[in-house]
Amino acid sequence: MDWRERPRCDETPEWAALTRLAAAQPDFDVRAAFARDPERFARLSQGAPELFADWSRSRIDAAAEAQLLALARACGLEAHRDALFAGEPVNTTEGRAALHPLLRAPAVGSAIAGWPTPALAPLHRAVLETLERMLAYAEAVRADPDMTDVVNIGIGGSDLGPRMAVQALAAWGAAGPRVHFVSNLDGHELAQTLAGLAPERTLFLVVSKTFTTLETLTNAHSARDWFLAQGGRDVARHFVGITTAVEAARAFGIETTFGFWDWVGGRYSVWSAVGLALAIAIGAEGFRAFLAGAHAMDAHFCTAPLEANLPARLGLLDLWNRDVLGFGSRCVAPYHAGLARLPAYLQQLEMESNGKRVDLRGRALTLPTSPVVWGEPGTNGQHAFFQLLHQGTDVIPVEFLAVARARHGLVGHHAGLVANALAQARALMVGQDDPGGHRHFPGNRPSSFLLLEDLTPRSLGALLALYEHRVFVSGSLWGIDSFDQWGVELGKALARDLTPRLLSGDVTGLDAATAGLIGRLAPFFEKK
Ligand SMILES: O=P(O)(O)OC[C@H]1O[C@H](O)[C@H](O)[C@@H](O)[C@@H]1O
Repeated sequence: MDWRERPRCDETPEWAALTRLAAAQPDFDVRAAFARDPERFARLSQGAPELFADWSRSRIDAAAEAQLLALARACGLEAHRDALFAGEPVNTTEGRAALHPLLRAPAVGSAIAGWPTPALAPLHRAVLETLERMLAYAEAVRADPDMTDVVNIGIGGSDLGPRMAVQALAAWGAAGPRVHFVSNLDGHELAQTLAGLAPERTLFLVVSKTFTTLETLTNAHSARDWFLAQGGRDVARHFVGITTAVEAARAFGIETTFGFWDWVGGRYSVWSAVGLALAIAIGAEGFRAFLAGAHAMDAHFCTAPLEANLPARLGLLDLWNRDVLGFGSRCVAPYHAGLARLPAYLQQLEMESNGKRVDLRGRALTLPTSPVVWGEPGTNGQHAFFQLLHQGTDVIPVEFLAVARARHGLVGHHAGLVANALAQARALMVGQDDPGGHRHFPGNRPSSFLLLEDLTPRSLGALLALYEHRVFVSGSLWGIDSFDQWGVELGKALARDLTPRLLSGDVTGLDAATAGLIGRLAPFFEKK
């Protein structure tokens, strides 16, 4: 099937069959399903590179999964996946490829036979050249005793990936400089970060795909002003640019730049030079392992039959939860303090990719798309919002994530941590009877469980690639463009209009609410 001619999932007979299947068991109970089928855990779980996933506590059974796989085939998922890897312009609204897997394709020994294709060879060479240059630079920074602090200035995809990964892989970062992240336009963040730094010992990474993002340019200008005001010399040595708009970075005064390409979406860019902060934190070898883990997952996604293909099976589960069962949100609960920023990273990955209301042809969708993704690390979340997950009126699938091995030497923590993840998933499912009501847990609340043996650069790479492909799978069946983000533009344009109005107090033509608030705020912004 030509990937451009694929039907939308709700236009297929397989979709109708799927909804009939669901309608036939409106009161699906996971506990009863386990009792009926001793093989349920084995059927609804599987291994993949670097991790193991179990979704047997979801409100799904093997028959529904088989129908979902038939739906995926009817929707040309495999052709669409192959088009993604072939560098076809799958980002149709921008006329671009989405070739982030190429960023982790090894120089030799690709695990995907015949890929990268000869047609991709020039791009692959450019990727490898930049990678080598960036890793050599990262090693030089790590070896420079005078460079004690690195500040990554970027936002969205130019912040969330490296920020999350540096924190997750802190155990690998001991030998490197301290790495800080500044993203917010709120000057408090930059001011607080700069307060503890010395200009001659600080390296600023200005990361922006477009090099037009207001927050990043404002922070970069303020950082340079601070650097000069503090007596810093040699801006060229202390400011590095990572961007697809190398000329714009030069115009800012940055000499050292690392480029990437318009076919790398911001939220898919941690594998490119956008990951420089991570490479500085964990070193070249660690960064190569991070890429290798992702490549292993790419190979799995490309080659495993759909029945044993983890991104496909989880992406289809997501579609089932959202569109058949109607769950509007998913909680992500990583039981690892280092993964504290994983929910925020996944919010951009999933909600910016699949929070869409029209299909590739611009027609309004009839099915709901991306759920709201949110979460906090465990066990913290248990003491905050798990009350609602267990006893609230909404059913919210929870995705638990646990790591078998701990990297600290403290006794008495890790078994308790992992047991808590297991206990929460079990409590959600089994529930508890209480005729009095307040201590009643209805149970049958769905969850999935991802298990890593260890949190390493390689396993983190595989985990993130799993999520990327899973988001692609549901987006593919919805028939949307998972690689654009037009929905962020209107607010940016309006902010450009409102900034001078805060200073002038001019509310001409504004809606009454905005005008009313500007009336209250303008006195604080009057030009001095
Ligand atoms: O890297 P930049 O061009 O500065 O963009 C930073 C971020 O801002 C945009 O508005 C998009 O919402 C994000 O997808 C992007 O990652």
